[in-house]
Amino acid sequence: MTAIIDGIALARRVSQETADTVSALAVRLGQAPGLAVVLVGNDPASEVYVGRKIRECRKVGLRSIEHRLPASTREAELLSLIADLNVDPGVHGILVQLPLPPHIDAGLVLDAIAPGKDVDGFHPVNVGRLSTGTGGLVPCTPLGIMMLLDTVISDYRGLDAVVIGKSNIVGKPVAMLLLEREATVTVTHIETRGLSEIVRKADIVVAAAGSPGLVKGFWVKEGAVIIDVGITRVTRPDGTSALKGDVAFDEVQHARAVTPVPGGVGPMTIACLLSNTAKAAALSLEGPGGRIASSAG
Ligand SMILES: Nc1nc2c(c(=O)[nH]1)N[C@@H](CN(C=O)c1ccc(C(=O)N[C@@H](CCC(=O)O)C(=O)O)cc1)CN2
Repeated sequence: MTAIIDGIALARRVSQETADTVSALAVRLGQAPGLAVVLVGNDPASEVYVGRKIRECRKVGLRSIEHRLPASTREAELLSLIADLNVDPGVHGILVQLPLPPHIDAGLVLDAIAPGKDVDGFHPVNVGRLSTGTGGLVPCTPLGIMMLLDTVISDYRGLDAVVIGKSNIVGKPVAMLLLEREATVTVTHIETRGLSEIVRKADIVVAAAGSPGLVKGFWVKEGAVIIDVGITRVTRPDGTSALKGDVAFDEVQHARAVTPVPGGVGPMTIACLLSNTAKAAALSLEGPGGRIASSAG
């Protein structure tokens, strides 16, 4: 019988722990830790995610500072806002919702965030820390994936893991985290030859290709643990729509455990954003000698 790994329940537990940390930090900081949430433009999905992030901040006692900017915002204006937030002592975390409008260089913007406030973990300093196993802020979705895996796996040593997808946000960082646990990791992508044979050998499958139903039942080894990161809105033949993951969920009854879509990885992304904000606030108390540099560059 395949276990369904419940991301909603785990996210609730993680957020409860964050709420406890936040109330202790508020005493030490003299105010609740603050997360600046920057949304440029009006992408409907981003509006939903940002709304949810702000609501969840409130629930755990974090202050959220919203910056909603029009789609016409110039790159220089956005960089100037980031520079202000970097030096604002009331801001402990900065989140710039992606995607940004096409005229703005997202890489430039993410690199401008002070690494110590980079609660998304996308800054090269944090990427470097992750790849060298020296701390830093870890991207939220990969962090959430590891917590989901930890509910069913206690020892990763020697396990074969396959990651499908090579994005900077999910594929590459989750591969680093699995390597850190001493799994044997193969990073693949949509162009990988013989993908089904590679997946068939894996004890752990992290599917983050953004290709609905890509991973078929016969690709999956008996007893494998599957994390489905894909969330694609598809239209059914009757015209209604539904969210579909990268894994053909109904075909993997022989897996040991699988995350559902929705209700798996997605809720953990937001829970880990809150816990990263608490972590950034705690690091700020260590002063400039803390492990993550407080300035960008
Ligand atoms: N700055 C960032 N931008 C984006 C990130 C990110 O981590 N940082 N990730 C995604 C969007 N995202 C958070 O921002 C996100 C996506 C999905 C979910 C989620 O809870 N999904 C639900 C289903 C959602 C629905 O019903 O529509 C689920 O999987 O159960 C949360 C956050 C891109 N941008």
